Amino acid sequence: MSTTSQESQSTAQATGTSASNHISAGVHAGTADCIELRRLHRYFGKTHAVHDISFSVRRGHVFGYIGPNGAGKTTSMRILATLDLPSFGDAFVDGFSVVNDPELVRSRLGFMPDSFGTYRDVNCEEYLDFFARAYGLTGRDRTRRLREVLEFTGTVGMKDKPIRGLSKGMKQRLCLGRALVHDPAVLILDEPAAGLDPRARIQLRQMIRQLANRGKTVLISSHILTELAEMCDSVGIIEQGQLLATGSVEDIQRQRAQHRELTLRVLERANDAADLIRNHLAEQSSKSNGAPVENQSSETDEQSLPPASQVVVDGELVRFEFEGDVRDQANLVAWLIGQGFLIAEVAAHKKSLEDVFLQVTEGLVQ
Ligand SMILES: Nc1ncnc2c1ncn2[C@@H]1O[C@H](COP(=O)(O)OP(=O)(O)OP(=O)(O)O)[C@@H](O)[C@H]1O
Repeated sequence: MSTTSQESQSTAQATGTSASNHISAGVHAGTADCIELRRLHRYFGKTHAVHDISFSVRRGHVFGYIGPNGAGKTTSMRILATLDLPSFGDAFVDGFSVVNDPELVRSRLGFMPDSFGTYRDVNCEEYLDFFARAYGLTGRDRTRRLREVLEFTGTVGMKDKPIRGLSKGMKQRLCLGRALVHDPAVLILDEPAAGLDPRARIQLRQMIRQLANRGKTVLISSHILTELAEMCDSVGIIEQGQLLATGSVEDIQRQRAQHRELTLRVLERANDAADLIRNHLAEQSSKSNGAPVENQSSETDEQSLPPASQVVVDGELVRFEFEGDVRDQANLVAWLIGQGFLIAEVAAHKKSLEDVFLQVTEGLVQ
């Protein structure tokens, strides 16, 4: 079997190689949190690839690790997979430290890197067999496990096919099979959906949910929040090495999307209505900040207010972001009508997940 030196090193590191390191499938140390990052830091010179990140993932949950290019996802995942060491802090897999017990971590963890190694001259079965042996599986156990993995990943029909002839989707399935071959408790999947067509993405989602239902804990990264939203129990949004938000997608959406965008169609004097709304929102904002309105100039008001209070007029349409629930919204409209404005239409838009993601991150790169 020909391998690149990097792959060989990764294989050795990721598997713990020797048969004596093989721990029986799915052994759990019994901690409720199967993955934990504790004040993790990783610096490359001046680049803070990972800066003080802490979060944990409960056993059997799927955690989505989401961030733009260069956010620090791969760096954190490589540390979890014991392919790199933290500058400070620690991370735990099934209760074991990546710093102090890397071999115990490797036996409990399957890692799917974001790029597939160059194993051109082997077929799928040989590829999985190589990893099964590296994890210390022998005899009937190995044969059974290979069959299970080929069946689960839907690659039985491809087992004799050389890897160089596989489509991207099939390669991803095989790579997932490689991560599963020793039946680990934890799976770390670095952008497994990248480059897949829509059907393959759906199938991958289904496989990941099935794995979680079988008790596996999964950490999966992506650039795209919507891609992970459906399959994840919770997510973490990372940018420039820092964790900006964590929780269930609904929680993050609720926290961040309280600002709904309102569009009012005001017949006549739309600019006057906009001024009134601007003042009203400034007053609300000052009340919640505890500062008296009269001490602020209108220019300062505009600049110091959060973007939620920017009011835009477009002909009869007055558009602004509004913090409040539907009752507050109804009260605002009633109040404007009370001020003599003719409100012909009201439209409210809740922020989409993509909007929330853009609101949380700033698109910064380092
Ligand atoms: N070995 C390294 N040496 C120097 N800098 C590195 C190294 N590995 C990563 N970095 C830097 O650390 C930062 C985080 O990179 P990382 O690959 O973890 O991000 P990512 O979120 O996985 O990005 P992508 O989605 O593009 O894969 C980047 O600025 C990157 O250039």
